[in-house]
Amino acid sequence: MIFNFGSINIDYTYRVPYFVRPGETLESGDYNIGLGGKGVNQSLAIARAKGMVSHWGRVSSIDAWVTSELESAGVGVKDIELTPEPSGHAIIQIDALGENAILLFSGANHGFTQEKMKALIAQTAPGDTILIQNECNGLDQLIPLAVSHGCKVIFNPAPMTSKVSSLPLDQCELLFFNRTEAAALLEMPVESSAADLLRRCKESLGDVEVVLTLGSEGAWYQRSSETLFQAALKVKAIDTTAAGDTFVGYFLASRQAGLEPSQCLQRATAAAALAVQKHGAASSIPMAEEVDRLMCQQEAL
Ligand SMILES: OC[C@H]1O[C@H](O)[C@H](O)[C@@H]1O
Repeated sequence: MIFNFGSINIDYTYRVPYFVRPGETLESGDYNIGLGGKGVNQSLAIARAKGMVSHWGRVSSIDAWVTSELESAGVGVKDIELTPEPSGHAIIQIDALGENAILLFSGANHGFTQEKMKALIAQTAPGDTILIQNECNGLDQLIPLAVSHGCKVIFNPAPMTSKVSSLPLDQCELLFFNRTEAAALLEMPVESSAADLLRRCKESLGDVEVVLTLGSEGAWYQRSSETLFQAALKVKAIDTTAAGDTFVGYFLASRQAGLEPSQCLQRATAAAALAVQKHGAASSIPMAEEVDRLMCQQEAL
């Protein structure tokens, strides 16, 4: 079981010709309201990949439908708290190239108390896996608590903020970064090569496993002296929202099923390629059968 301490957002997505500029009023001809949040997207991706996941989160009681939707997708929901505060939400612009720009309101995602975090960790057993992104509060308390309880911490520091560098990252088992996140954390230029970013990761984080995702280029995996690369599939992206979350969820479900890192990379890459061809966040995450079909087609090429 993966315990995912993760955000729950309501996403308001607007398609625009380009991202709105300072002082400008820009009209969008198309919008959609859907389920999102890096936490929820990753829980759904794990469940759709046939992994076992329980979500730890907070959402407004007005949005209680979220728990039913997660439960029917196979995500454990007993530790989702319904709150009087408003839900987290995101205003997402999707431009003509399918890229996104996201404005985030944390809402209930930032209401975790120390007592609540202790109670969540108390129900785990040593060796359990805890997945974390950077959209909930209290990570400076949760990560040390989880580590001292003997849990394996998997961290996707997205979105990257200045507080991430003060977290005990070297105590995590596995980190997922994209290029921007890795460069910010390692204080390197964003144009740095993957090789340089990975070398610096090893210097500052020792033997922590790292997955570096590079969007349409592909993804790297590094563990001690082992380094693997998986090229991305060539597809036409219409909406990249949640592609990274899909990648993380599929990678982790595959790892939970005992696949080798190279196979986890392959499956996660195929899932992300499908996600970018659909609109939305949670709604764009493919089912395992679609991913398996695409992988068979790729093998046949
Ligand atoms: O990674 C995509 C997610 O980022 C923001 O958290 C949005 O809610 C969106 O669903």
